[in-house]
Amino acid sequence: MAAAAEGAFSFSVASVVEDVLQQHGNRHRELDLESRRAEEAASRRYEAAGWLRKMVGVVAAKDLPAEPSEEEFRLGLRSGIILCNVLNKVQPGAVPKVVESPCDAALIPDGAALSAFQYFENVRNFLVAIQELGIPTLEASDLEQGGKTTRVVNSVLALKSYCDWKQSGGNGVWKFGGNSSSPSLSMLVRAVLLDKKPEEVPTLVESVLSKVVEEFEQRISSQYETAKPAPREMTISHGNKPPTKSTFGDRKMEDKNANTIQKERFQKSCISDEESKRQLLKQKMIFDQQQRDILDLKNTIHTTKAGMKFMQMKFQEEFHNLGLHIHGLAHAASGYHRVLEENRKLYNQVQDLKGSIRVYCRVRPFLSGQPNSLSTVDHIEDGNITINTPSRHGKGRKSFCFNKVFGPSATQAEVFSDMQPLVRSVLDGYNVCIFAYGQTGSGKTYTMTGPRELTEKSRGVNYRALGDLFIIADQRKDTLCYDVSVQMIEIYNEQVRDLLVTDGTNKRYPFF
Ligand SMILES: Nc1ncnc2c1ncn2[C@@H]1O[C@H](COP(=O)(O)OP(=O)(O)OP(=O)(O)O)[C@@H](O)[C@H]1O
Repeated sequence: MAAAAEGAFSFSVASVVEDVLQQHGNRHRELDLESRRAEEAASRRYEAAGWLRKMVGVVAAKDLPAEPSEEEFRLGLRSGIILCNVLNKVQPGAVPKVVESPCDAALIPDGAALSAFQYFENVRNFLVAIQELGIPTLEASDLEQGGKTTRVVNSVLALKSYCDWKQSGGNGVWKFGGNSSSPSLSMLVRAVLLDKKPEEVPTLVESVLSKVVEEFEQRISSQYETAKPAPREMTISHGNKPPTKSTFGDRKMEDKNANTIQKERFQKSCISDEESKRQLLKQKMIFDQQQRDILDLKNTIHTTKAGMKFMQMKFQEEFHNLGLHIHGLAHAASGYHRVLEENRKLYNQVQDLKGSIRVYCRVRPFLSGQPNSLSTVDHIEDGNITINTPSRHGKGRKSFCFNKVFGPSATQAEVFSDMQPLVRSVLDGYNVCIFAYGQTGSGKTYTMTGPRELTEKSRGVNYRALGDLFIIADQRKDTLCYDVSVQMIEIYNEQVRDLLVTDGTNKRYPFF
């Protein structure tokens, strides 16, 4: 069959949905499907009756109430008059001759038997005509007592659908789009939603849809399994309704009608299946995309983790290198201190070699008012000074040797430069003593302290030595801490006098 050749499914989405809803309904026993089914059938019957009344007018449809019971519906249509007249309006000339009631309907009570001729002719003509139009047909017995009113309703609504199609300017071949399962599907949906609150609907729909997809996939896979060995045996059917037996004429008509319905169902099923396939394909694409995204994210996390590990490793390496560097610096610093210590020792050894007692001679200049000719200094040369001395036998000379002789032009800075290395030895633990010796007015105070009006340039050895000690102590403050104290005494006539007493007393120490 064509369906098999096209690889179509032997079931429709609607049937799957119906089954799922049915199962759902079975799980929820409180649903009263029978009453829903009756309600739905009544609704469709009212729709069919309303349309027929509209088509033939209220007067002609006086035997057909707007909302008829099944019995009223059947009685209203059993003469075939309304059906034929409506059909002629939809398709002019479809029933060439409609046999009207011979007497006023008002005189005949409802349900009264009409003539067999009327009954047979009208209904038969109607059936033939709608069959030619491809409209789902009914059986003449459906209009008899105990007949299937549902089938009559279906035919009328199909005719209505055909009419609508024509009025909307329908071209080509009209295909009946109705589905006998629709009412039950619609009912099932209603029944399922009946006792649900609005907020429960999305969850319910989601659950039903996922079950539909699941069911659909199961059926597809099982269909493929069964279709493989004998694809030609695939049949297109909906429902489990077996072919019914009937008379030769009816059977032919029914076969044709059944074919038409099946074709229509098949087409609709194909469309639905195509739609489902597209949906599934789309979902699969989304799923695949999400899988790729997840994979990308995993890769990113993996890369980030690797990067973090690398950075951590680098950091540890840097930290280790820094530690080594600091260790090296500490080692160098301790080496530096050792070298510095060594330097000091060497320096002080040099001072010792120069001699622990040094004697310098300084000749002060003439004071203002003193004649230059009175100088006794003959000449000064390095560490020697020659003095002119008076004698009985004429002038004499005497030479004296010192570590160094500073002449009248020697500055305070030049004098101190020779003391400075010894002063610095004090900070390395050496004892140093510097004192001036000479007669009154020879310049001891000037050399050791400076003149009365003290300036930076004229400062003497004491100020310069203290200044130098504080500078060096400051340079070494990170490694050494020095305490500096000063004492000034005067030794005069075998008496030691403290020169820094501030309480006015003249403190004297016994000379020892
Ligand atoms: N090198 C010098 N240059 C200029 N003036 C000097 C120099 N040496 C000493 N004088 C001056 O000579 C004078 C006497 O000097 P100073 O008072 O220092 O002598 P002194 O040895 O301390 O005396 P005394 O023992 O009496 O205290 C002071 O006026 C001082 O300014």
